Amino acid sequence: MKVIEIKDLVKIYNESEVKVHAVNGITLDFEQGEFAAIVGPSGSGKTTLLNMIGGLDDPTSGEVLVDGTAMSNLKGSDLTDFRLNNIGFVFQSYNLIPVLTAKENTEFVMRLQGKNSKECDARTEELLKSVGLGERMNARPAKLSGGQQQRVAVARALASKPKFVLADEPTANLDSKSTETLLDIMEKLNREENITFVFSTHDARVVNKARRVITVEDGKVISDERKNGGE
Ligand SMILES: Nc1ncnc2c1ncn2[C@@H]1O[C@H](COP(=O)(O)OP(=O)(O)OP(=O)(O)O)[C@@H](O)[C@H]1O
Repeated sequence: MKVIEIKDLVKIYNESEVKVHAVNGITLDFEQGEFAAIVGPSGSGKTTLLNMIGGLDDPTSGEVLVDGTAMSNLKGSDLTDFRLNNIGFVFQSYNLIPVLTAKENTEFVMRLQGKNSKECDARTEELLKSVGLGERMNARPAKLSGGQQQRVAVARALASKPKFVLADEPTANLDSKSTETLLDIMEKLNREENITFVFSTHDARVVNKARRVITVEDGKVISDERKNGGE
């Protein structure tokens, strides 16, 4: 089943005198359960592409369908609700809310979805345990290492049971050990819960774990390789 369909996607930035074709005609599909990396040099359009897949940025032309729904047909609170219910985000800089504990950060989206306390408690506990933070549920981000904060961010991205998770350079600020732990956790969640992960990365360790590697350059896909054991 196709979770994401990207059709001839274009993003042109007009902010200076020179037009920048950040994404220049990308067509791609992602199936349920993929573990895919988008790689490419700095400025090649990876973040712009992920932001459009996630409905955080509007394309200049082309379209993104999530589970058959065209994101461009959704506006305002409909788009926000659609994102909340279907897409989990993990950012390079963790983006946790400093005054909230690991548990509160993880359940934040579930609260926005109107889930009750019992459901929130059960899901956040399960997720924080699965990312190895069962003992740190009441710690605030400042008391956690970068790797631990990113694991909370992964738990948060999954709390709402999204169709897929988009991770923009999730290991950029992590040391080797934390990177390895985070990758093992994402891979386990991918295999056990069949959650689709699409990440952008410069990190060779992440590329090695990915079962599909899409290379972009100058806003275009220049190669799309599936490894053995991949989809
Ligand atoms: N808001 C913006 N306004 C104008 N130009 C932008 C904007 N965002 C990105 N760009 C330009 O679009 C191109 C693609 O940028 P993007 O951030 O998507 O690349 P990237 O592959 O994610 O880079 P990196 O690996 O360094 O994060 C670059 O030339 C960048 O300067």
